Amino acid sequence: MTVAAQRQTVDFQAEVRQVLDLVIHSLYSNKEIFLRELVSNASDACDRLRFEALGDEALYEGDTELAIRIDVDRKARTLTVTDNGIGMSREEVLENLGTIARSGTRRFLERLSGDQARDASLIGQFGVGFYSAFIVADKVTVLTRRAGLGPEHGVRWESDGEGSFTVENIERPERGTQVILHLRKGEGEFLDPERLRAIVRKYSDHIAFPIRMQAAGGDGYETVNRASALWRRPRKEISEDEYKAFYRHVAHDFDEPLAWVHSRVEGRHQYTLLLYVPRRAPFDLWDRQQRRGLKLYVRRVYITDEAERLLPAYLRFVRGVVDSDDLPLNVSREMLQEDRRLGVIRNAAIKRVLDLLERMAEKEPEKYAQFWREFGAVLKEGVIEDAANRERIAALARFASSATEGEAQTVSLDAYIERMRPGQDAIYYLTAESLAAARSSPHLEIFRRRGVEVLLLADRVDEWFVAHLPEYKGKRLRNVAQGEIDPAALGGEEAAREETASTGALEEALAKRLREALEGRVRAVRASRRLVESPACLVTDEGEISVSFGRLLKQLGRPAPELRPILEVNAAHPLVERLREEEDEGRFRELALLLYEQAWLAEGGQLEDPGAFVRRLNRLLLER
Ligand SMILES: Nc1ncnc2c1ncn2[C@@H]1O[C@H](COP(=O)(O)OP(=O)(O)OP(=O)(O)O)[C@@H](O)[C@H]1O
Repeated sequence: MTVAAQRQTVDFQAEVRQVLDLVIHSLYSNKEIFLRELVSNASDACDRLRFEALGDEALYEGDTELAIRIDVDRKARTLTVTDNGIGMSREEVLENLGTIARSGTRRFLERLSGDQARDASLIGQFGVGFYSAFIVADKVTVLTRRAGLGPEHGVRWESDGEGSFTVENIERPERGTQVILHLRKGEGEFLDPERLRAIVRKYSDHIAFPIRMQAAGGDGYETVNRASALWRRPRKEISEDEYKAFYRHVAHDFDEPLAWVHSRVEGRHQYTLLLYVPRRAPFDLWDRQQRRGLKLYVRRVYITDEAERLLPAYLRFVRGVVDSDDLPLNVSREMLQEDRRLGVIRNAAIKRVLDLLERMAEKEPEKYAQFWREFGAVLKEGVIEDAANRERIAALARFASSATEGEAQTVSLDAYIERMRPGQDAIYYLTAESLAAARSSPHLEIFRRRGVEVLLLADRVDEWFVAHLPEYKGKRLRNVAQGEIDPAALGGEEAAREETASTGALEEALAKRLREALEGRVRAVRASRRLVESPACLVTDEGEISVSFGRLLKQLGRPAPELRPILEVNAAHPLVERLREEEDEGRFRELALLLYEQAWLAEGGQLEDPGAFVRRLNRLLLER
């Protein structure tokens, strides 16, 4: 016996044990889905064989009729799912059925709470696949052989799902995989062929390969699913439930999709798109490399789920299928990178998704709000990434605003424009690290007083979003923390009449003293016309980056220009009055620093030397 053929007992990777435990306990109430998962894997295995056989016909070993079989053995209390797909080598078995290789798995597991209902839906997003067999089985045996390897390369894997599994080589003439579930006590219902047929029809009718079961009469097998590629069927013949069931298969998601679009494009290039928007963000949404949402088929033959060019990164949450009539079947990765037809499909896919979202935003605002909560921050990347669709994506964006309350991002740029004051010529926004910091920022004071709305931007991507969107529908976007704000130009009926609180003049002498006291910290000191209650704030010029953007870049460790902001002071503020009267230079300097530091704090910044600030504050508090 060779070493490779030896029986080997292997511990599950710690993550697998955790996932197993979770699957068994939190998915029990929906246990029948194990069959869907196994059939889904079998179907993927057939897809992969068909793809690999495009380059090497011999892999079929004379058997080109790909199918999935479900058998029961009442005496032995086993349920078996068999496919003649790609199969696995010993190495692949060890890799696939003993570890979880997905990046971010540990982080995902850390998020679990122990609350079963919540965890069940989280694990659904994660996708459990094969391990769901242990919901109903107390022992699972897998017999498999990779297509193209000799019969002596068969592999037997077995586990009770507790802490370890065994692998050994076996003789296996048939290629493909057989999964045998030894059903737990009390799970006898899964030995009932009628029950199994019903489950297959409910969850797996759309599987493109035939799923066969022993005929009721006992002679031979019959196909129990429809066994045609769902996306190739006419739209009006497909029910909502069928679309949903198919989504679960392509997206590996337990949840229903939020929306979908299905279209067949005829013309110079012919192709079919079936694109879904999930209901919830997957756990690895922030991994921009994670781009395996779309499966590419050529004339119903699965090619790859790694065609990055099919979708831009900002639509990486989209799931579904693209089936081209025109691409060559033996298309390689490299060709996919270059083929112009893929670019055409990509543009069509973008357009369909944006159409879908626009329709949703208009007709089903609540659904759109749900979409935005989950994926808004990703979609906003589109303004940066996709110049051709910039305005459309900007129109889909939603923001928190000074005119709304709470965390929700509900205000569109169009809604903002509609509410603009007579005479107001710009769309005003403020970026900050958090919504709370934005809401209490001194920069908002004059806008509040005038009743002019300001969009409050606190997502990380927002700084880049506004940097790439200088204007929208002819209206300039302006950061309220940059440049000079002229209250008279803000609009509003009162603009002309009302006296601004902070129009008091800042004498050159005082400005000079402040500049000297804050040497190296600020570039200039000037009177502010944007403050009402606060004594001071920090601004930068338009065209420069904002103070908050500079801070964010620093946090991210990105190169950022050294910021020397301008200190704007509210010349009418009592604290400034005190500065004016302060004759002691030492004390003046302390007060000036305090003014600067509180301006920095008020907009959510962190001080370079918080200890010095506290000591300074206490000294001044104790002074009589
Ligand atoms: N019937 C099968 N034939 C060949 N390989 C299989 C089969 N079933 C599982 N595998 C292999 O085992 C791997 C792990 O399967 P599993 O179902 O746990 O996860 P998955 O299908 O990759 O993703 P998900 O967890 O989202 O379902 C698969 O990616 C595949 O490589």
